Amino acid sequence: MLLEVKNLKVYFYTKRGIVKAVDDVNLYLDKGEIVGLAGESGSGKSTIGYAIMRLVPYPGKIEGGKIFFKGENILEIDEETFRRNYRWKKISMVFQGSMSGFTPVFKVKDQIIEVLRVHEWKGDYEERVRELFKMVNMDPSLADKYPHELSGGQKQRAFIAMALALNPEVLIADEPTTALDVIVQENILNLLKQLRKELNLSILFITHDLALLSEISDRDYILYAGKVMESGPSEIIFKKPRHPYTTLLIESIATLDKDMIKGIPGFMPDLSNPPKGCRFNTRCPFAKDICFKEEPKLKAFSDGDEVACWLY
Ligand SMILES: Nc1ncnc2c1ncn2[C@@H]1O[C@H](COP(=O)(O)OP(=O)(O)OP(=O)(O)O)[C@@H](O)[C@H]1O
Repeated sequence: MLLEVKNLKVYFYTKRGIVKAVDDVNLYLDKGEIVGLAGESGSGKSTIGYAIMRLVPYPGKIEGGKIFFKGENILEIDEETFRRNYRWKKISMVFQGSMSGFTPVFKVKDQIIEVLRVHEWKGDYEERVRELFKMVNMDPSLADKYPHELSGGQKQRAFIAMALALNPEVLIADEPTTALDVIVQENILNLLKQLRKELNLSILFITHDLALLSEISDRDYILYAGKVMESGPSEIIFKKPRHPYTTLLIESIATLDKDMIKGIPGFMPDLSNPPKGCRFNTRCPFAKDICFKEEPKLKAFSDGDEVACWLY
């Protein structure tokens, strides 16, 4: 296992109370795998990404758990060593809305060079930028442009190039195609698949869009209200899902095809006061007595699927 998250808990200490955004999550990523992390908005996906980067924003705190990179618990490494040797170098992230993450006043090239310089990259900076642009299928001359001179898709590619600048082994891609049109989305997915193949890169692909995910991932984790509800190989998750939440999420893609946004009825519970038992109990069409009393544990099936649901 390249990356393993064990019993991760991330809480936000807000005025309204303690928001348990990530509550006892386990997941792993192998070398060269593309793993999906999916769920509705507010389920805790981005927070898991930030925790792996050790960049959980205030007032959030990693309250428990371990994150292993090649067997070493990176939560125990001192900040200076982590900054110097791990963040961006071993594990990198393309943030949600990162297209607007470039500073408008500097050329794209200079912003990537800054990353190389800060991390004392050994080698020719200009040459590395050209190499990175080729890697993301962009004409290297575009690196001389200012961010506003690039299209949305080009900016996203340039941002991916910057995330790959120091040759990381893990890329966390948080909604990397949101705000792009369908054709450009497709191109970015193809680029990520190409990078996985060429660089043997491992990708944690965070999205609310299951239709998109079904085109790219090997395995998936379906998150709801800070908990993993189901995980397994994509062929099971998308063709034979077991958890009612996964099934409803997939059905809502089907209705999107018919231009009817259905979504799942009801709302995500307040994470500062989650319901007792299964967190999905307020919206689950199959909820029975026990679902309101006791939290279901993940149960493993022989096809590799794991489901936390009292139906099984
Ligand atoms: N800075 C913050 N302060 C307080 N609460 C936060 C903060 N960031 C996230 N949260 C809470 O943590 C929970 C999980 O948020 P997170 O952004 O990880 O979800 P998500 O699944 O990535 O959703 P989205 O796709 O909308 O970003 C939410 O309830 C959110 O309100």
